[in-house]
Amino acid sequence: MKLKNPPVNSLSLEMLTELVINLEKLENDKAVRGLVLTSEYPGIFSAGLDLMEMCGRNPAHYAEYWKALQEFWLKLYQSSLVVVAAINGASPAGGCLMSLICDYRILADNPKYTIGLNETLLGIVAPFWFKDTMVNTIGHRASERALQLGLLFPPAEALQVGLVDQVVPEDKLQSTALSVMAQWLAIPDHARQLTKTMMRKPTVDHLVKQRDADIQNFVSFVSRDSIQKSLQMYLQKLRQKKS
Ligand SMILES: CCCCCCCC/C=C\C=C\CC(=O)SCCNC(=O)CCNC(=O)[C@H](O)C(C)(C)COP(=O)(O)OP(=O)(O)OC[C@H]1O[C@@H](n2cnc3c(N)ncnc32)[C@H](O)[C@@H]1OP(=O)(O)O
Repeated sequence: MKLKNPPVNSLSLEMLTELVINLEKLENDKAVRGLVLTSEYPGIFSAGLDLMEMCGRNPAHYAEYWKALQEFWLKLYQSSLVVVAAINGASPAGGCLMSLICDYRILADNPKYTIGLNETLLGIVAPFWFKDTMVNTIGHRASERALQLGLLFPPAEALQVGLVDQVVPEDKLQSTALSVMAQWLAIPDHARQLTKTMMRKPTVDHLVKQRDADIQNFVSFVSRDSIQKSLQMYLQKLRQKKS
């Protein structure tokens, strides 16, 4: 599956909705057992959540957006398919989250392709289920440091901390993804799927139990004037970068 939402594959409401629909279609297709997730635009895997969905909108929109994000996370994290992320570009914040919920992550070796949950740099806080996903991958201490500092790791460091499973030359990314997929598909589906469910259930239950409260938290947090100002300033900085 190629992510295709120009210019930076931000996770807009429309993109999240389409991703869920496409995942459902693939899961219902008996001929499909695995999925390689990559970007149509080498250089950018995904810029994460769409900042335009979080700026200057009304509370009902924020709630709808957050619900769609939760839906996408729940769908992909619990997917019966083998999901391999072939990360061919920068992967900040929600982009990192998306790769963390796959089963295996391969990052192309390019110093510009940084990955991490950098929310604090924007003056926002990674929600508990982003944090849980990261802790499940790299452990508590490394997550605490990465989350507080909003670290974006270049490939060698991402590998060292365990944020990705493999770093390969850019021209080997797709072939490596396919050989990793073959290895995972050699395992009987039912045993692998039940194991995945068992490993992920506590994290899923944590979000499911608090879904509504989490939406309310997000809406009131993002509606604050101070947060709106931080986000606006961050967007402006991104735009000024060009000039
Ligand atoms: C108390 C507890 C309460 C709990 C409440 C929870 C609250 C948590 C809330 C939110 C969590 C959010 C997680 C996120 O994912 S936030 C998004 C974070 N993303 C980023 O920081 C990435 C920003 N983008 C970049 O760093 C770069 O754009 C990059 C992806 C590296 C690509 O660089 P480059 O190729 O140079 O492209 P440009 O920077 O020039 O960007 C091109 C245009 O795209 C716009 N853009 C970029 N990123 C986003 C984005 N995430 N959303 C929307 N738009 C984006 C950028 O402004 C350029 O636009 P324009 O052409 O109009 O200038």
